[in-house]
Amino acid sequence: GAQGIGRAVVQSLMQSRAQVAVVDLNRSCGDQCKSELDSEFGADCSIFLQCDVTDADALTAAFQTTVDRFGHLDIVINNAGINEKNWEKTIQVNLTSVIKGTYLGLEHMSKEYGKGGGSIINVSSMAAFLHSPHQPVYTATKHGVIGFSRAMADASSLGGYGVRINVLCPAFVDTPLLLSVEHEDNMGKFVKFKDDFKKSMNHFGVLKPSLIADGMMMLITDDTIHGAVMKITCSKGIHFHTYEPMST
Ligand SMILES: NC(=O)C1=CN([C@@H]2O[C@H](COP(=O)(O)OP(=O)(O)OC[C@H]3O[C@@H](n4cnc5c(N)ncnc54)[C@H](O)[C@@H]3O)[C@@H](O)[C@H]2O)C=CC1
Ligand SMILES: CCCCCC(=O)/C=C/C=C\C/C=C\C/C=C\CCCC(=O)O
Repeated sequence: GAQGIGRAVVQSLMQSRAQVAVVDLNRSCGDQCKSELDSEFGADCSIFLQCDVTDADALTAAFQTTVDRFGHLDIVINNAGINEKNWEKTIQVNLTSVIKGTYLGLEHMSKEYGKGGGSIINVSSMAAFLHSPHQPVYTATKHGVIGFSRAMADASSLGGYGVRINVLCPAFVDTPLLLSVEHEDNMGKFVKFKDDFKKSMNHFGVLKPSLIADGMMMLITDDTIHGAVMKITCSKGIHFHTYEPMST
């Protein structure tokens, strides 16, 4: 992502000397991000790929271009997310593309395909734990991201893929997405519940994108974390959701 949480994560990755492909639909935002990165880190360390993640062929090509440019892939972050009136589009961006991005990540990193392993982080939301009447379909997609990622993490363990798969669930973060709650174009008829959403935001507080990047870096660098669901909130900071063990 070229803005919001994605932009903060790119900054942290590049400060840690990673080479990064920034994939985003928004060309002007991507060009601005790339020019900032070039000034700070040099032109060879990043590429911007304009791509709609719901276009499966374009996403496949973006992965291939990244591997062609940097030689291999170690980390995939499926971060694109929207909340909009068109609920089917919301599912395509927030869930279907996360699944596609995970499969493409596995094709390029899994030992199953003779690759060297890696790390995939799928971005969900605290909306998966504390739902809001303001965003039913968004909430459903964020539940879906958790279920899919946890099951894929088990598949990776059992299949010996060598790829860690984790989920990151931020509470409210100060990004352009948060401004969309005010707009009927984004929210459709649920915009009338915006006061409920804003009340919740005032109650729980709003996080800075840099804290989400810190959590992301923890998931990337700690190779003992696999199949985990990280939550980031104002009251508890970075912490992990605990699940009941499955009965046998
Ligand atoms: N901001 C918040 O309060 C929270 C955000 N999240 C999640 O974090 C992720 C990032 O969100 P933010 O940075 O806040 O949003 P943002 O709107 O600031 O950034 C999202 C980026 O995704 C890009 N994008 C949207 N649709 C796309 C598509 N079809 N193809 C490619 N790129 C596309 C946008 O151009 C934008 O640059 C999302 O998955 C969101 O659901 C989770 C919890 C809280
Ligand atoms: C318009 C869409 C923007 C949506 C961004 C998003 O995903 C926000 C969701 C945030 C949270 C869901 C609702 C409430 C939970 C917030 C914090 C809980 C903290 C609990 C605690 O322990 O303090």
